[in-house]
Amino acid sequence: MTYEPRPIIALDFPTFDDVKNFLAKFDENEKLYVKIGMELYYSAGPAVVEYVKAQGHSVFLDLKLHDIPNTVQSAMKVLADLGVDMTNVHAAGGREMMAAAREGLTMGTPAGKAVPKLIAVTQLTSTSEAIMQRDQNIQTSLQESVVHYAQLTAEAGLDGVVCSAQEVALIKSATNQDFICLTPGIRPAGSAVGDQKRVMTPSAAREIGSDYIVVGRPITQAENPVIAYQNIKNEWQRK
Ligand SMILES: O=c1ccn([C@@H]2O[C@H](COP(=O)(O)O)[C@@H](O)[C@H]2O)c(=O)[nH]1
Repeated sequence: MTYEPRPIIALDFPTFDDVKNFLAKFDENEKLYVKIGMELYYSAGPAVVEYVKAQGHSVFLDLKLHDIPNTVQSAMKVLADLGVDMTNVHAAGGREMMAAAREGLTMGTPAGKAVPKLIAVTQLTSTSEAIMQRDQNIQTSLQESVVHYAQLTAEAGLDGVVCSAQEVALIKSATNQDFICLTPGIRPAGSAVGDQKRVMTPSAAREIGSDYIVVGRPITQAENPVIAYQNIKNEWQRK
């Protein structure tokens, strides 16, 4: 099991300046693990990754690639040069696409640098079973779909999956204990769920064996983001 003791903060901001202001609230010795997703990357580009890395923070680049294998391989080759710690694709792109992503990352990683971890999204945590069956026309249970995608991801040689904490135990027993389960949809008790459907508290996610938790709005939109982060970190680290 991997267990990353810091919650990954989802930097879902529209501008580079918003990120600078947000990070400035933290003590400079506090090294964070942050997630850069589509909104920020499309707005600020590779420069924001370089900025965050230069401050000593770890980066999960959450672009969820999903295209034909050749395109994904070429894109991963380019992204590998950014020096991020982890990135991802959609498992729905299939085994060939995921293997191509892995190859692209390996080819693009500069000599002597570590190849970023590569994980695949199973079913988004904003998807319920009813939504999956209706919109994707998948007529199995949500858990079966998630486990299917996790096994496909393992067969393609990736490091793990993005899933809800609710599926971690099932995925680990269908793959292996070292297969990464990174879980968004984390909500401290009493906080707004928003568009998330499959949620869990930080302590329950820890108990069930999540390796990484991703937390966005409960931190970024809190009145005091530093205190919100510390509270969630303490809850996640308590065993
Ligand atoms: O299945 C998924 C995959 C990715 N995400 C991302 O995680 C954060 C969650 O933010 P919250 O504000 O804590 O809901 C967000 O950036 C998503 O793009 C996910 O939620 N679920």
